[in-house]
Amino acid sequence: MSTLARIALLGPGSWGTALGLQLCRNGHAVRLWGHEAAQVAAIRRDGENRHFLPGHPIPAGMQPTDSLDEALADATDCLVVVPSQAFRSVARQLAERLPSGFGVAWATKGLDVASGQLLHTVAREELGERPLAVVSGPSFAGEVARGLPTAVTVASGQAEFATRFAALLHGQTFRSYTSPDMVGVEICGAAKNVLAIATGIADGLGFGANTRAALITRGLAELIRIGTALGGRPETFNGLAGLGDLVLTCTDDQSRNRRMGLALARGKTVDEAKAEIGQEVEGVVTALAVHRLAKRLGIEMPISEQVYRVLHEGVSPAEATRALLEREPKPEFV
Ligand SMILES: NC(=O)c1ccc[n+]([C@@H]2O[C@H](COP(=O)([O-])OP(=O)(O)OC[C@H]3O[C@@H](n4cnc5c(N)ncnc54)[C@H](O)[C@@H]3O)[C@@H](O)[C@H]2O)c1
Ligand SMILES: O=P(O)(O)OC[C@H](O)CO
Repeated sequence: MSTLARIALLGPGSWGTALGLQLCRNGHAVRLWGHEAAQVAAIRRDGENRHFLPGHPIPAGMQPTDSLDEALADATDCLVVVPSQAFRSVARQLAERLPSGFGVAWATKGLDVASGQLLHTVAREELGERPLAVVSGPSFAGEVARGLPTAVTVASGQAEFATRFAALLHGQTFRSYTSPDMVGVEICGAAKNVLAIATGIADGLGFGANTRAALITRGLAELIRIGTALGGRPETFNGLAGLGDLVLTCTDDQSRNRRMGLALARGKTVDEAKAEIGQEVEGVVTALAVHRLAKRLGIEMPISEQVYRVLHEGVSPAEATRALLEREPKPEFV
């Protein structure tokens, strides 16, 4: 275990809270910052995060606060776990407060939809030169909270910083690997959410195991195409952040993205499905960002494209399926 740390953990959603529990298990002190005073007050009052991660008592080592200054006071480390669309504004708030050289890690999965940028590019723009790292991989918050064995990867351009964060999180039931490939890890974490919506739709429409396996495999091919074009390393796509997280989210109903697909197949609108799920569904906005990015890069991503059309152009799941199936035969590997 690394030397005990004081971690400012920004974002008291399900993943932020679960990572906080893991850090506390390792003996670290966590200040859990939320931007909504009422949410923070409810966590304090209930002694658990009843809305986002019910059934897991907040340990003494985790202090919720709605003051970012308080969260950062005396912090040795900073971990951001807000949704992707809040990432830039949180990074901006950090830039005003953190001394130069203070490293920032995040466990957010997604792209900045306004710019189409990967989050480490946003972080670099807002926070300047300093150690940066991203935590990603197949990891449902509920399972991490319950202490079920989980493995993630921590990617950073600075090996020492990746090692530091991996050590903070690493424990008996939580393995953290390190990687130098922020690009590959980030694009995988973002794009798999879109593909999980696709498998949710397929399963919701009553298609079988063959369809699901085909979507995962051809989805991985899409992920590799866009990831390689952006400069990701080939091995990343077969790793925890790539294939690992793709399989997890495409096959298990704990995934909110998969549940979004299931709800759409039942005839729900995107807004109705979001309300039903009641939490962030990153794949919705990521589908738009991936659509724009693929267009700009000239990359073919037929499954992701149909998910985009269902979510943002009002195409029905049945029509989107038809469009996919009507494509001309082609070589599997180009
Ligand atoms: N839940 C999981 O199992 C899981 C696992 C791995 C990665 N992630 C990723 O972690 C990120 C957060 O997801 P989550 O599951 O915790 O979401 P969530 O819906 O459970 O919670 C989101 C949290 O972000 C806060 N937030 C929203 N807008 C904000 C803003 N502008 N400024 C500050 N805070 C804001 C909300 O108040 C809430 O506490 C996402 O990118 C998600 O893909 C989630
Ligand atoms: O519930 P989802 O679909 O946002 O997935 C959560 C995590 O990203 C799984 O690794």
